[in-house]
Amino acid sequence: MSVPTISLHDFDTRRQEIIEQLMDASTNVGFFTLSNHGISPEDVTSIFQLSAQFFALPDEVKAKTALNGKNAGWEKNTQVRPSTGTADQKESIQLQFARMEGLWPGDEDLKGFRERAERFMHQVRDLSVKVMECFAEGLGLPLNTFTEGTVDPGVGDSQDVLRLLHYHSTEGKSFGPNFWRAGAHADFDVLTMLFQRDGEGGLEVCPGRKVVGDFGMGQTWLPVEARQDRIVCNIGDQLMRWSDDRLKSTYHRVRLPEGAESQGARYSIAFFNQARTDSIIQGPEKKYPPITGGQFIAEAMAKNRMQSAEIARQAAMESSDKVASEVHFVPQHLQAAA
Ligand SMILES: O=C(O)CCC(=O)C(=O)O
Ligand SMILES: [Fe+2]
Repeated sequence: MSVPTISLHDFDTRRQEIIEQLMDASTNVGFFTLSNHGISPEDVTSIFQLSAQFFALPDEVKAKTALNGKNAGWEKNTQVRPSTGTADQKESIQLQFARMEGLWPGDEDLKGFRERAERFMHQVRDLSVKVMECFAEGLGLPLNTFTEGTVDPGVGDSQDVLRLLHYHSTEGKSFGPNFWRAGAHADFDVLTMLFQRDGEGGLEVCPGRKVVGDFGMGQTWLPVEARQDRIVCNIGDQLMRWSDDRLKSTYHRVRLPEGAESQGARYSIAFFNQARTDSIIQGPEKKYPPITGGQFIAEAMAKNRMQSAEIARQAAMESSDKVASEVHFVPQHLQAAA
């Protein structure tokens, strides 16, 4: 098994073939990469430049727009994954179409940040809509099911998130056995689109999850090649439920550099298409009861908290000293985005 690449060239004339490929990849692996997707190399380079400029600012400046409890803002080394109990070795800033009062880095610190970020968010969202329409058609649902379910019609209830990520250089550093750039997790959203830079690898995916929301993982981790000209896409838990578990939301992680690999920094950019707060998520076969986008996130966070508590309990049984230094609960505000 490997992560397939799907080309979107001549999208309109090849639509049926593309739908088949998307359905095949998403029912088997849950991950695929898109080539010839229509977002220009210059635009991708430009958003990575913006990201690097932002993360190069002093922490005191970035902290002016610190994470706010609603999946917007900057954080550093604070996201603890329930699967690991350790904090991801990274910093990130999450940006949304709505609820951003006081959270856009100002022109005095990084000129034009908001305009450039929002322009890119719209570009990725437009591409996501095309792909989500293919999924609706592939599943036999009305064409606008996921787009109406995720795209704000002008009332300010979008929950989409663009997340710029900076995994620090590991040069000269050493880490304990359970440290990751991003610990294993499945995303909570409908569809994630991830941009990577050439050669900045480490992303691995683990197909094999059967039922939405479970913590079960398969045995085999597949590497995803880091190429700036392709977009890595994955199905999130919301679409897994919306498809009655047909499309798989797959566990993934980013490992630290190993052996002779470059110890340099890694930058990536993820766009999470999320169900709007009041959208109803339910599949054509009604395998699960209807749930709103808002409730879905709340339930997923509660499950994460329970798993974190279980990790803490087990660690406490193994060593009462270790627990204080190594195990942290996932702060509620950090759990919602993927
Ligand atoms: O940086 C990456 O390659 C993956 C990031 C990720 O999985 C996430 O933020 O949900
Ligand atoms: Fe993720």
